[in-house]
Amino acid sequence: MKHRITNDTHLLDTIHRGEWKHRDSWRALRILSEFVEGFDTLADLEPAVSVFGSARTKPGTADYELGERLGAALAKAGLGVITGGGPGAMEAANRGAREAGGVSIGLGIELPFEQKLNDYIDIGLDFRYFFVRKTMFVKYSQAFCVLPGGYGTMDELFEALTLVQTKKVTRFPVVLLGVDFWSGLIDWLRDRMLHTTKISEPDLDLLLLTDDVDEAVAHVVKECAFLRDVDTGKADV
Ligand SMILES: C/C(=C\CNc1ncnc2c1ncn2[C@@H]1O[C@H](COP(=O)(O)O)[C@@H](O)[C@H]1O)CO
Repeated sequence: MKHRITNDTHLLDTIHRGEWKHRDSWRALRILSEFVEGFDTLADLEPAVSVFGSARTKPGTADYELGERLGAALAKAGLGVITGGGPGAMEAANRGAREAGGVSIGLGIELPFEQKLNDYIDIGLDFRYFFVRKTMFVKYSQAFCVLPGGYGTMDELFEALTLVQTKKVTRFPVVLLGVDFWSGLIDWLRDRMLHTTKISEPDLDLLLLTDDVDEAVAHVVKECAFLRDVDTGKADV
């Protein structure tokens, strides 16, 4: 299959670096404009949660249904739902949110193959650069909920954990949904990373693992309330 060359590909191209020397300066302006468009569109967004998960999750599967229920439960709790705007688990969460009357947001990404935002999005943006889009996920959400997924999902999960661990963001709840899928990873984090002191106990405690969407949403809502109290001076971080 023939793949298109994307803007990210050009930016990260090391082979033709010389040729891009001058063009990269102009590319910086395009990157800036992408930040500006994201900030302008999302600045007034109500409290929201980013939901990540596999682009390959098929409608009708248990994982898709979990995504739909999660999207709906977040919407009913008054939280907007932000996803990568693609198919699979992203579509499921957007669909659940939209059908429950919530605000459904999709932050799409230009990919080398044909790609469009899923059909369940109220506010949609398309990004050329992955790193700009990733800034928006963190900046405009109060928490991350992570459904079963592949490399893309892992990248988003571990970026969030790194930001919390390094205190770039504070009290940012990260919930893993799907005990069967995630427990092997949690065991490995404990038995390998923690055991060999690559992380510490509080780093592991950053994650809530559950199958229960109500527990996930209650956890997020509790943490958001705490953050509001910090904001108004009623509580301390
Ligand atoms: C693979 C297919 C389409 C990919 N389309 C995507 N659209 C939007 N966002 C995507 C896409 N693929 C990955 N992402 C991001 O990564 C996460 C999912 O990656 P995973 O490797 O599938 O776990 C997701 O949260 C997105 O933000 C055609 O089926």
